[in-house]
Amino acid sequence: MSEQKQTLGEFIIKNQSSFQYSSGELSSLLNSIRLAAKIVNHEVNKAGLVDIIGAAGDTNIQGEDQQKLDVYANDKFIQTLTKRNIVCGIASEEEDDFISINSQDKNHQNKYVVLIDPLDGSSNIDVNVSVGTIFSIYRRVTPVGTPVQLEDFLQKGSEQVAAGYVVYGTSTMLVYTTGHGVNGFTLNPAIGSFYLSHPNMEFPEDGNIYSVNEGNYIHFPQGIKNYIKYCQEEEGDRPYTSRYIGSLVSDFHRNMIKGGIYLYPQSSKNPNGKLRLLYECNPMAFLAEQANGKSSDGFTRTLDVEPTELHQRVPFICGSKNMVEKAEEFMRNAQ
Ligand SMILES: O=P(O)(O)OC[C@H]1O[C@](O)(COP(=O)(O)O)[C@@H](O)[C@@H]1O
Ligand SMILES: [Mg+2]
Ligand SMILES: [Mg+2]
Repeated sequence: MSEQKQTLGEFIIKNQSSFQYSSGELSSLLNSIRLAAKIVNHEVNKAGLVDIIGAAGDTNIQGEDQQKLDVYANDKFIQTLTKRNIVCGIASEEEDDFISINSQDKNHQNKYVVLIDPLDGSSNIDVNVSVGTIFSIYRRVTPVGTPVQLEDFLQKGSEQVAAGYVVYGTSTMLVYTTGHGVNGFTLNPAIGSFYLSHPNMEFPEDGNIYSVNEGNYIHFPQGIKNYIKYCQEEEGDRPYTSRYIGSLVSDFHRNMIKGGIYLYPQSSKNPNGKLRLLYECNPMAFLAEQANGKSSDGFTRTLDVEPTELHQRVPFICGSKNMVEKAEEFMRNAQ
């Protein structure tokens, strides 16, 4: 029974001592994210019944139509983190600019900034397909007690102190890392607690699932086209199976459990790809590497990419180590 398993709250406290700067602040921050996830989960689960599906009527800075659930999730995460006075700044897919959380107040000693994709897989909200939330946490680089700056957010992914996602699927899970492996917790809705259901999650080094929107095939770079053809050839353990949910979190989660590769490459339509470096690719790349997987833009390790803008996009290849290396080989050979 789940009650015998460790709860997320217990796990966070128990593992607090493994944090380099352990002061309890990161634990409280993770607990706030846990709370916000439960609040959003409650709304997601009854999406068809309440007025939470459909477009909100505005577009975000990426020019995308914001869905009502995008806005709801954004508000709930920002409110929960702000109310608990646990961070000095927040950046979100749904906010044009970063938000300073009374960081100019001398008494405000919080040292963490959070970057979030409040609702990932927005195109799946109305059709009852699993969606998610993604978060990434950094220590600020500017002095505590001074106004938070853009440079506190534009840090390389390798500087993350924690990252994770929530997947609102057949069950709701919160999966995260603080740089000591990846652990997954499943929400028991009857009790309202997350329980450690997937300790030490790891990508199999090899897999037979590839996830890419093949509708964009003709626009892909030759290297990616060659890799997709390789996945489809009758040879050895191929052809691989094509699975594409259209929610990054859900495709990543499945591939981490079963072995597989997710690709959102650049294309003639999206020269830098579609996914955002800071609150989609970096957190998933940190998780992937902590779970013995790999991630790059085809050439450069995602976590080594130097950020220049809050909402910048990058090509993204992520998953089982040997599969990502094979895709990178095709990219190099096609140069
Ligand atoms: O519909 P496409 O072009 O294949 O894009 C799907 C991808 O875009 C995303 O929906 C982008 O994320 P958001 O929904 O947070 O904007 C990913 O979750 C998903 O993998
Ligand atoms: Mg997203
Ligand atoms: Mg989103």
